Amino acid sequence: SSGKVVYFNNPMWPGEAHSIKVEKILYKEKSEFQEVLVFESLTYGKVLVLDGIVQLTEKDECAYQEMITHLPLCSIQSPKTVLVVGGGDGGVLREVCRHSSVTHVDICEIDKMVIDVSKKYFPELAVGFEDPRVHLHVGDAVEFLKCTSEGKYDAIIVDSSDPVGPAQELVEKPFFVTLAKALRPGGVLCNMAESMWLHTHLIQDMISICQQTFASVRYAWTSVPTYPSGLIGFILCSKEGEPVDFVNPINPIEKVEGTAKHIRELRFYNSEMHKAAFALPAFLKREVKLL
Ligand SMILES: NCCCN[C@H]1CC[C@@H](N)CC1
Repeated sequence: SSGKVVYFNNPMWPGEAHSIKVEKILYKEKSEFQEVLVFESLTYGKVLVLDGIVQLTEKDECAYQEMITHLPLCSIQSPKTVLVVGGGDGGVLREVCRHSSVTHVDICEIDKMVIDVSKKYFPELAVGFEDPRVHLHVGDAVEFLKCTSEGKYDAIIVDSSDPVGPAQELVEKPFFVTLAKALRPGGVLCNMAESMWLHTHLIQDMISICQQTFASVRYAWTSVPTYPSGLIGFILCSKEGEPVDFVNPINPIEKVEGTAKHIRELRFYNSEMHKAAFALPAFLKREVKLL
């Protein structure tokens, strides 16, 4: 009901809760996998919540979608084929489609309700599904990748929810091995990688798995006020082949910005934010062994 404050507390962040004032609940149903909630907030626009965890708000989704997409795609010369794992809200697709070099995008989202709800309540994100280059696959990405030909993709973006539900297996080693197989030599992977304030053990585990599976591994992060601890991290990996220098983008934003007229201008990403994203605090460098 309007005015109710919605608390999201979760074993992923014990002892803390995050609340956003609810003006009006717009949608609340259980899908085959999770509870899907959409509400109008007082100050963050519409909000998408899955199993009580904020996935995005209209106000700050730009930071996450733009950074998780352009950190990898601006790090390689003219990416052509891209796979998005998860991302059923369409925001990452919107960002991928800014790159005129991209000719084919596959997206594998397990929960069709997320796609349908985004098309109805978040048209600014679901616009990503309208691009003719985009091919939607509704299903489990673990299965999808098992049937993917070797070296198919220049870039893979894993836009997952937290590993406490449908996304649990997306942080396990077998999945990373299939991701590496699906990338072409010199291809890049970018995974959502939680919070340096809350999850350094999980981050360390993911980085260790990636260091066994890829040629180079980097950690980057960005500010997202409505995520727990107010930030979110990304793990970027490149497969052996021409070495990828993630910190100095070779596919600069100006080129990216000049395309896809029908999509709104970038709100968060630029080359300075790209470089800054890889600067890590002292405690993280100590707690997480990065090459
Ligand atoms: N495309 C929507 C973002 C999904 N990713 C999230 C990152 C971490 C959050 N705790 C939950 C959602």
